Amino acid sequence: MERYRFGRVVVKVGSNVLTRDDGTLDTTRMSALSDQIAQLHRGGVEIILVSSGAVAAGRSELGTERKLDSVSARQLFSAVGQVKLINRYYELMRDRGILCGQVLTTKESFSTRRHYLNQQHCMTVMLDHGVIPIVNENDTVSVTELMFTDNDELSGLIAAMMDAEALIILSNIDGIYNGDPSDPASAVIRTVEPHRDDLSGYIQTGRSQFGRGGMLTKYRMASKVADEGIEVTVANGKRDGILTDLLSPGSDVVSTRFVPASHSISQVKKWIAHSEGFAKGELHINEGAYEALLRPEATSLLPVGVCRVEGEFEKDDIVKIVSPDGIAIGVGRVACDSERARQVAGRKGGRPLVHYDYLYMD
Ligand SMILES: Nc1ncnc2c1ncn2[C@@H]1O[C@H](COP(=O)(O)OP(=O)(O)O)[C@@H](O)[C@H]1O
Ligand SMILES: N[C@@H](CCC(=O)OP(=O)(O)O)C(=O)O
Repeated sequence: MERYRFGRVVVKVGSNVLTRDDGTLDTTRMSALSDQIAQLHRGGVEIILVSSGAVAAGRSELGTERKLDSVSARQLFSAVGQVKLINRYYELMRDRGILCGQVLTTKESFSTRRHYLNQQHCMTVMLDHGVIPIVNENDTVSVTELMFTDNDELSGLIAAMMDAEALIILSNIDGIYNGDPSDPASAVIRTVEPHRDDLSGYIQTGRSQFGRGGMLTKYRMASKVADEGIEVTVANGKRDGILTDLLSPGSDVVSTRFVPASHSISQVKKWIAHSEGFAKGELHINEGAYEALLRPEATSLLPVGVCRVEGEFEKDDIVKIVSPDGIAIGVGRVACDSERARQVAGRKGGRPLVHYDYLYMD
């Protein structure tokens, strides 16, 4: 049996990888990816697949003759396209002797700890039974502000939630280039060290034909996830054997690899780290608390360090921590509701408003 570099990996496949130039579903590519997934599965690697492509698959099926607003189009295309996509995966994997199952999710399902744990349990039980979870956003109900930025964001959340050792983001490009990818003078940046390299200046804002988020969201998410101790690689999903090559020991395939931070953070902190979008309120802190929280030692946020409380929240909700100059510098799970927080803000003594174990600083 072949040995691979990791035991549990999240693989995200972008719409562009699964779509031909004419917009139709590239079933040859899906078949090639299924071959590799089956090989890795047999080699003992647990794989969670986050697959885009529902909207693109539905659009090519239905065509775009009637004028539709963007929300209706997304709902209609994804409703049809997701069935097509998952059916195809199901058949391809079954032909290779493995079972897959569908997990459709929404941003809301990550916002409360209970829903989060339910999802985690679902995917754990699937993996325990040798079933490959194929995850996508439920585009039929996630519209406008309820949407993830894109499936790159979703895949980062899933990697953190499932305690994966690695996240592989497959796009239609070899990695992140140090300039315009169409300029022959640009080259792929092979490794990104935590807290040392800032690549945002290199990234063009344009997106590829069928993608949603673009390279900038991939880069931001990848940096954050690597900081949580998970290796992230951006690679070309259209290259033959990409997954098996990337996961083989001593792999040197062209890609951008985000070196994971050497420390790993707790599961609950990983959830909190990805929860900024679900914050129900804000705790504005004073200079003393700001300095204390930036120190490397484990420090909780005490009532005395809070000068203003914004928003209405319940105990255990997620709140943003805002610096004296108005910048959100972290997120945490708050130990009391907003009414109580307002009563105790600025007072000496008392229990922390956000305990260190539930505090994540950017
Ligand atoms: N510096 C860069 N390096 C690589 N790709 C870049 C860069 N700047 C912008 N891009 C664009 O990002 C695209 C990939 O993002 P996206 O369209 O979201 O794909 P996906 O559908 O795989 O999520 C590439 O096709 C490329 O055009
Ligand atoms: N949930 C959408 C995917 C949206 C998305 O993030 O696409 P992409 O940027 O290609 O990964 C779909 O299945 O069409």
